[in-house]
Amino acid sequence: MEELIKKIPKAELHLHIEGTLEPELMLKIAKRNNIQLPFYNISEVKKLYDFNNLQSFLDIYYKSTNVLQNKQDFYDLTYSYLQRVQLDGVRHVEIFFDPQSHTSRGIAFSEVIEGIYEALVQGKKDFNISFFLIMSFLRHLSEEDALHTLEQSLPYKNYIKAVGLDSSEQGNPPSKFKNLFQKCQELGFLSVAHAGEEGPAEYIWEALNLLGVKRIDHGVRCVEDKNLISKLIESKIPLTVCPLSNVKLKVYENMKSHHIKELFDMGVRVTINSDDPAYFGGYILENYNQCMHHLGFTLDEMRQIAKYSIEGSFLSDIEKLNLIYEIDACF
Ligand SMILES: Nc1ncnc2[nH]cnc12
Ligand SMILES: [Zn+2]
Repeated sequence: MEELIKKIPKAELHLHIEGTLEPELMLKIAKRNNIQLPFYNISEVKKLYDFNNLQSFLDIYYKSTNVLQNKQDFYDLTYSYLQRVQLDGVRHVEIFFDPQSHTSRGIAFSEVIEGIYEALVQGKKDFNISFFLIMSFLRHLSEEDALHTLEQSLPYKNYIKAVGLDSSEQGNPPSKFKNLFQKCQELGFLSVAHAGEEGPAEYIWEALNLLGVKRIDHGVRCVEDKNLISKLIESKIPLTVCPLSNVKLKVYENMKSHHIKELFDMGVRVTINSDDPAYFGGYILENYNQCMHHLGFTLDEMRQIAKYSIEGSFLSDIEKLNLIYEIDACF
């Protein structure tokens, strides 16, 4: 069964490139950049990956990110991710990057984006994986800080398809970034936002109504609001769900209690993604496999979820049609 799921062409729509930093690569990059880390080997690093909630993860994630210093580091990080997920049947990726977590430590915006972009271009040639970049703003920082980052990004506007919103959700509602997203829309960026991961269903409404997002990242707390579920079904707004992430960050106690299958059965366009796979115990295929094992999805339902991932992507209609044709023909 797992071999068949692997064969299904799929898109990954919720992936933080900084969250693909495997301990092996972290140690290698730290060494070449002469950075002293408070641990020496991989098992010591992995012991730290026992999280209570989103914030306890973010504290470690931002610290690990500090090893990334120059264009080559961002290139290696991105290329390694593509090399890994070609094995999972991934054919298209829409990748988040968090410029503020780098520029705030004095790394030039150009080093970050050029490294990531050049690896994506090479990955497209080497692995036949198409891509878009999503510039994500850190919601624990101010709107003003995000507006400054937007200014810095403008020389690279053609590299960026959409903008997003991530980091500590509770207490940082989408409404805090209304002006920013208005400006991004005027500039021609599409938008998405993390909402309803730890935050309430109300934040999902705000992301839809105030930020004009095309997808909701996570969104699982929509289960608390029947009207919202109807809205998501009618508007065909996809949720980019990350099941292993939700369990690791204690949004759910275990995979069996996850709501993704109920949402799917109701007709919500759920997709399956990995979020920060180096920290959460699995890449996209592992997320598909665990949903199948623990939640009783059939193979055809998995195929439907892969179709949602293509339909919910920012690819053109003809590109979507071609991939959906391949999904129908894959076995
Ligand atoms: N799961 C997540 N939620 C919010 N911000 C993030 N940044 C990286 N992973 C995240
Ligand atoms: Zn995320």
